[in-house]
Amino acid sequence: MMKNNYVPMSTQPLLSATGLCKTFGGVKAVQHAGIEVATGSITGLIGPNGAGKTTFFNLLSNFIRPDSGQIQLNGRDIHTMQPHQIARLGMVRTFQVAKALSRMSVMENMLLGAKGHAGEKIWEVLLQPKLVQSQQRELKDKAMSILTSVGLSAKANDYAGGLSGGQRKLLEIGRALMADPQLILLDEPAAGVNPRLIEDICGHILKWRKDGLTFLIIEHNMDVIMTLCDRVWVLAEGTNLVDGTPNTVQNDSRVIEAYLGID
Ligand SMILES: Nc1ncnc2c1ncn2[C@@H]1O[C@H](COP(=O)(O)OP(=O)(O)OP(=O)(O)O)[C@@H](O)[C@H]1O
Repeated sequence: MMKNNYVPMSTQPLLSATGLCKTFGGVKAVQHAGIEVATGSITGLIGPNGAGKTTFFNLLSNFIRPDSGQIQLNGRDIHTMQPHQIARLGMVRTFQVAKALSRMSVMENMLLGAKGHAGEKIWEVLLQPKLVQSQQRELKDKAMSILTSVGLSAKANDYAGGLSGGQRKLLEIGRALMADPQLILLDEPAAGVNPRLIEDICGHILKWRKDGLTFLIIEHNMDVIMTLCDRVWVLAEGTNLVDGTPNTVQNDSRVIEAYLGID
């Protein structure tokens, strides 16, 4: 696998959250949890099943509202913003290629990831058809260049549902890249992916980071965490357990105990 050559670029975290809480009925899914994601880093979020990782991700991207807590992106409070406003500020998350999207082509999936382009509103299509056409062409070119970079250009017109697990993951990330993000939240990029393609995906993530992107990644595959991450945050029972380098975290007795105790 490729080597991780992380050089921190700034001391202020790109994304930070403190005191996040979320209760579902009687279940305290996330309790006073926080995180810091440094600019230019690949940061991991791990924890046993049911630790609250997905809920925490949903809170960070505001797909669900926290009961309490603060989230800042580039020093700006975002916990009251809508996901599309947060995307405009540079933070996007990946979404699985759901059933409805499987029946669309790979290219159509990519175009869904583009933000704020002309042609989204009917009056733009009627009043500025040339502008809409030229922007659509630019978006298609951009989508094709991303697809080419991940080896999916030949699949552009195929149904997304026909892609393998790993190709779907690449499409998910490609779709996120269409929004020109600064930070991408990746939910389990290696889940359901064959080992050769996992290596491929890791290589792409390291390359995109080299190009200036920052990543926050939930992942159960520890090899992927060890290969990619500069810093890892561990959640257990909805709260922060430990954070540090992948090596420190992997050898921490509290982490081992949390995994053995719950799994
Ligand atoms: N919408 C919901 N309604 C009720 N309980 C929920 C809801 N979402 C999550 N939970 C509960 O909150 C806790 C944390 O779940 P969450 O899915 O965030 O954990 P996770 O760490 O992502 O787990 P996994 O690794 O298995 O995906 C679990 O007990 C879960 O059952």
